[in-house]
Amino acid sequence: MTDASAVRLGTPLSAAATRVLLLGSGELGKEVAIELQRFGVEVIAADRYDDAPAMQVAHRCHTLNMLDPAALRDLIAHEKPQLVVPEIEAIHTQTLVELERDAGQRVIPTARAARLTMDREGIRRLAAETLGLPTSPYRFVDTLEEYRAAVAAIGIPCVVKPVMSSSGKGQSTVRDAAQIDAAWDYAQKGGRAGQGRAIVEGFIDFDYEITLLTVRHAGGTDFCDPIGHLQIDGDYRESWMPQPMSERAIERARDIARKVTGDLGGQGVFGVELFVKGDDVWFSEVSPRPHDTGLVTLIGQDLSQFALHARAILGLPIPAIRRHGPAASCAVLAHGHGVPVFDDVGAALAEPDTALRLFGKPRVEGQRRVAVTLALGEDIEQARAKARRAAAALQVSLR
Ligand SMILES: Nc1ncnc2c1ncn2[C@@H]1O[C@H](COP(=O)(O)OP(=O)(O)OP(=O)(O)O)[C@@H](O)[C@H]1O
Ligand SMILES: NCC(=O)N[C@@H]1O[C@H](COP(=O)([O-])[O-])[C@@H](O)[C@H]1O
Ligand SMILES: [Mg+2]
Repeated sequence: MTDASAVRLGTPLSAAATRVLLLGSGELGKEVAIELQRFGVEVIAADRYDDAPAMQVAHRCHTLNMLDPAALRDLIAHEKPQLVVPEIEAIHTQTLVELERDAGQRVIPTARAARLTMDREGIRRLAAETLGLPTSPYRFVDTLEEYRAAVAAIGIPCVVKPVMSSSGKGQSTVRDAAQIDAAWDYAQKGGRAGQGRAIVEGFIDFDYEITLLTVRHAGGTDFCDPIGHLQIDGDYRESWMPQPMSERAIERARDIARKVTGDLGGQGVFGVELFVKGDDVWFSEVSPRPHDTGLVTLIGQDLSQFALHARAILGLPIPAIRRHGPAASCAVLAHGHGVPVFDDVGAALAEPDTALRLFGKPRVEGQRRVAVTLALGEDIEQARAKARRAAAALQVSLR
């Protein structure tokens, strides 16, 4: 019996190859590429710069501006992939919508999911207004005047973000009136699309925040254990699993995740970001792809989020996800300008049950995540402390 959603697996570089095109080739795509390679998939990696991490483990690669509709269309026409797998948000997603609609191009999880989540407005309106999920109060604004009125209406503290940004770029929290105008200027500079629309969100005073990895696959929808995480300036620094939660809170979290991923549809891993206070849960946003905080699954589970994504998109079964106990990850950032060089890698791996990934990013200009350390422990605190020690032992310099 053949499953309608299953992709036939061929031999790479032959006429019968199963070709997957990754749009975005960072550290997350690199792990997806490795998992796809294990199934004999022909992997094509694309990004805006040469020698991106996933390009280093792909069969072929392309450097292009993926926000350029003509360039994106030409690439897909040239490579004719069975599956297009977005790895970042900065893609001309309307082109994907058109190719899916007019040419039956398969996009993971769906072109609509990629389009809605590239823009905070798309996903926020879907979650809050269409699906009725609890979110922070919010307003979208285009001008300084509208922005000041929104801050007055929502109140301080509030969080200001460009509608097109990720990893905290252009994001700030306004804690007193003196910070209002600076937050607007920062949002205008930090967006992917340059100046433009921003969202003002009411500040949620959560006890903790989680990513609920949700995998939609041929056999149904499954959840990983909740991943707790620490963010600094809107960017992930540490994550751990399983985050302890009340019965009521985890039920609510799964209910929200089921609704939002069910609406977005398709197959693959989703990172559903949620804020939790007591038994209350708010939806924040969702990645229709593996999540940076989900790097912890590289040590916390037998099938990492990347392995789960590969299986789900190829229509392969996921009969069980085995947990390895309390696990943690710690991001390693490099600051300055140059090519990363790692010393004392041995010291970072000296303790039992530790691992790491050096991403192979070709250069750093300013601040960039270049590696992650991973650890298992008796409990979450121990796992986190071990992952932090490994990160501190790793010496990163820029040449
Ligand atoms: N309304 C809010 N109330 C409280 N904290 C918030 C709010 N919005 C964002 N944050 C904090 O900022 C972090 C980053 O926000 P968000 O996920 O929206 O940004 P992002 O740029 O999309 O990040 P990423 O791409 O890494 O997911 C959140 O994980 C949370 O810690
Ligand atoms: N929060 C989203 C996220 O972590 N995305 C991951 O970071 C890469 C971009 O890194 P870069 O900015 O160093 O090029 C992306 O390609 C993806 O792997
Ligand atoms: Mg986020």
